[in-house]
Amino acid sequence: MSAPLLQLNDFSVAYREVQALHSVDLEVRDGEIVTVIGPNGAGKTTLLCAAMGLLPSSGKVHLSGEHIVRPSVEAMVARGVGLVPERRELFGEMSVHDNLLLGGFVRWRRGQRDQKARMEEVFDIFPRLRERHAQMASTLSGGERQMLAIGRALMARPRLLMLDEPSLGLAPLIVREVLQVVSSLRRHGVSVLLVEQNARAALQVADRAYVLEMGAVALTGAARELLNDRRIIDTYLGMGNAKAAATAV
Ligand SMILES: Nc1ncnc2c1ncn2[C@@H]1O[C@H](COP(=O)(O)OP(=O)(O)OP(=O)(O)O)[C@@H](O)[C@H]1O
Repeated sequence: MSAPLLQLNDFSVAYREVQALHSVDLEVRDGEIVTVIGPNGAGKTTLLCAAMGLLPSSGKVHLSGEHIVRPSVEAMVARGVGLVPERRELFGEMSVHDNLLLGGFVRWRRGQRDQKARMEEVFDIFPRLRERHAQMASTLSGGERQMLAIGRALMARPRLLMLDEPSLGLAPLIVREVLQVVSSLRRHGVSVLLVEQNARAALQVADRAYVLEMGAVALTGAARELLNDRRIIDTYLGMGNAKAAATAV
């Protein structure tokens, strides 16, 4: 079997005296949608930021079997990893088109034709962005902004996309729409590491899941199985029963 796309071993992060992640082992294989769920403050955002090289960490990071000795944003981007942060961080006074172009900046050497082709692919994934290509990002709806943030990250042609709470602040129907697109990304050769507070929605689109509690992996397994796990139902899925939880998005 080939090496996982992303493999974290004994991965730990501290903010001065606060130990935010304790010896996490996690992997994402080619073509997988993997979700990390857990309560507020469990360390989910920290995990993504540190895996992206935005925060210092200890432990081992491998990408497709290559040991990344000192993870940095440059090293991760160069190896095909992208991050869509929780705040989306769009340029509000720029159009959808120009926000997308900025996302393709890391590939600028390949020229305009490559950018155009890539933008067409993003528009095929998010037809709404094609319709709104000339509109200012600040005037988009919440769901459209999230699509633009993901689309912008896709412009760099990542192999692995890390998404921090894409459902944040969105109405349930829009969450469904956005996560459906996320789950379709594997058809475009993109694997996903998805951090979510919306455990039910995340487990419905993911292949596998990790439950993070107080900075450590409390449970891991196939997403379908976790949807039916009594501890997950009681703690993260609210009232609904297992059958309702297992209904596909
Ligand atoms: N810059 C920082 N300085 C000190 N402590 C921090 C910092 N950022 C996060 N923490 C702490 O690290 C722990 C993990 O935070 P993190 O934001 O990663 O959790 P989370 O699971 O993403 O939470 P949420 O779902 O609320 O976004 C928390 O105890 C938090 O208070």
